[in-house]
Amino acid sequence: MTRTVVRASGLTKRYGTFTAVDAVDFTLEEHRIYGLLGRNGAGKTTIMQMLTGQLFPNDGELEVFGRTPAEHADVLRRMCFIAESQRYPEDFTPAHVFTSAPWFFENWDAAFAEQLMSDFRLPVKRRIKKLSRGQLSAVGVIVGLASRAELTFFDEPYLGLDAVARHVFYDRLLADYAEHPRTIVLSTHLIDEVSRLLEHVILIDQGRIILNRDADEVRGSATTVAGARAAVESFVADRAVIGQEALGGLASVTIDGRLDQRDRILAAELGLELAPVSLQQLIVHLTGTELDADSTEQEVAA
Ligand SMILES: Nc1ncnc2c1ncn2[C@@H]1O[C@H](COP(=O)(O)OP(=O)(O)OP(=O)(O)O)[C@@H](O)[C@H]1O
Repeated sequence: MTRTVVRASGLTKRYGTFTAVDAVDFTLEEHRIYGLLGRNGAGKTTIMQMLTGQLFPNDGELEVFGRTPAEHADVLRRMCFIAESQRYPEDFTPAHVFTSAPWFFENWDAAFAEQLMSDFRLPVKRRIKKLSRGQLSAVGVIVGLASRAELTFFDEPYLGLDAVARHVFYDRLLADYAEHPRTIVLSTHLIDEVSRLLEHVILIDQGRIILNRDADEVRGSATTVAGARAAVESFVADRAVIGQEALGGLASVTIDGRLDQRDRILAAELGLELAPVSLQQLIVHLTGTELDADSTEQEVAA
């Protein structure tokens, strides 16, 4: 039986009169990889900060390993949070960070950390303040992986990491997770890149959860139908439309829900093209039409 690691109910965080996280309910189960996704300012970091005891909720119930995180040091010791711009003491080198890590993380694997330093080609004796942006991110990624914490949060961990380094991260994460299952929460804008890693998706928009589903169910849960405008309109007439574009006599409409064999035959008869919608495209449809900067870069690069 799977164990519930996090239980949040009506969880709310306000900054003055602004509600950053608005009465969200969710659970995180053990041994799963979650994607905590959403546009800039959606509330992802705020949620992770409440889960890791760095922020107090204004309202709602929150249990991590069965307890309130902010009040229990033993709960905090079972977690690792890697922030987007992780800070370290001024004069530290990466070697200092990795030597002190076992004090904070009881499952720390020094040999694995050593391997990762070489994979990321990290100059471990160089002062942290002299490292490049990507090298600094690599330090955080190594701590997050080698800590093997039961509950690990990566909050947009790879600012500045190049494509090769990001794929090293994904590969090592998957391989190590297979050998040492734990609960991992990944918050990122590079959704297509991490899509294959995710087992469950929680999508936040303006402080609320708008999708909380198994990643396999989400993948292929929407389809884009393209072709002659009149044919597309007749095909989608009774379906849930989540996005549409039209150009002259042509139209492309994204619909929610799976298509069965009869739908596919009908589409073929109408001369329509059907294409599965990627996780990233679906999220763009669900949270608005504007892409944020990272997604745009990725689409342009693809
Ligand atoms: N200390 C604060 N005071 C006031 N508002 C804040 C504070 N911290 C965060 N916010 C606001 O709360 C909202 C949620 O912020 P949060 O950092 O959780 O978003 P996010 O989903 O992690 O965004 P991003 O993807 O850009 O990192 C934002 O609108 C942000 O401006």
